[in-house]
Amino acid sequence: MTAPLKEHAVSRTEGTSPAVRLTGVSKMYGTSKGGLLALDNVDLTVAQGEFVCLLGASGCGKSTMLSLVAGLDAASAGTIELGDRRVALMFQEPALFPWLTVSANVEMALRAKKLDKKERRAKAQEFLEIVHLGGFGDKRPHELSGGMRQRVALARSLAQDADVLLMDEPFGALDAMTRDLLHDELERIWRERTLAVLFVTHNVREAVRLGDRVILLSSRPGKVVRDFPVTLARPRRTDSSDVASLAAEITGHLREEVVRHAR
Ligand SMILES: Nc1ncnc2c1ncn2[C@@H]1O[C@H](COP(=O)(O)OP(=O)(O)OP(=O)(O)O)[C@@H](O)[C@H]1O
Repeated sequence: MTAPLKEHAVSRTEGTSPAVRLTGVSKMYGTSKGGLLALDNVDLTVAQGEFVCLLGASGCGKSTMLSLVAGLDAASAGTIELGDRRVALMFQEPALFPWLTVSANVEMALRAKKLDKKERRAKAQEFLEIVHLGGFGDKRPHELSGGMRQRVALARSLAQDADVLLMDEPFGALDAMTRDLLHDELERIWRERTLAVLFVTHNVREAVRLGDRVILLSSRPGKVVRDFPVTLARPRRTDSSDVASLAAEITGHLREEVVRHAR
């Protein structure tokens, strides 16, 4: 059963916690007759400083949810509250401008600020150092590895002064070793900057490695069906037995969702 679609509202009112709150959010693509219901009455709260991973079958509406929170698209119903927080979105592809240097790519995110060119360059350098690319500002993206390009994309997101990082399978195209290093980097930055992170992945171990909570969405239309708290001590290792064991339990539930949809 799907909820009747209500009036949509996005609120950016002042406030402290939570960083992101979705209440009764539905998304219909197209008209209700010939349309496709991607999300159905989703309730989800992410506290500032919390790392929340989103899992679900392909096409269940994970990317849709991120684009609604980012304000790239409007919900058909429900409310999305961000307080006064700034949001940055990162994708699987780093989407860098190939003709610009690494530093200039990060500087693009600083253009809205009242900084002169020299100050922008210095700020970009600071963000590149945070992601351990301090010596690569003058390179072009094609001169970097895939993992380094994703680090540049992360530096660019941080340069937007984001309080909330929305990450859509950001490490999905990387090899396991690089992904592992980037997990460490991201975890460090998340802690140091007290970010709220909403992280979409298909990799259950990655979700358990990183998340304070793992949210399982139903197959389309996406609804929150399970909310797994991850209380394992940090830092965690993707190949550790406790991560593997919780990942196996979550995978069982994910499989049920996928099978249910395939019937
Ligand atoms: N702009 C759009 N117009 C119409 N339908 C769309 C649009 N964007 C997404 N959809 C549909 O909405 C559903 C949810 O898509 P979405 O990309 O959010 O799922 P997802 O869970 O991120 O998928 P995946 O895990 O495969 O990336 C899919 O059926 C998709 O085809």
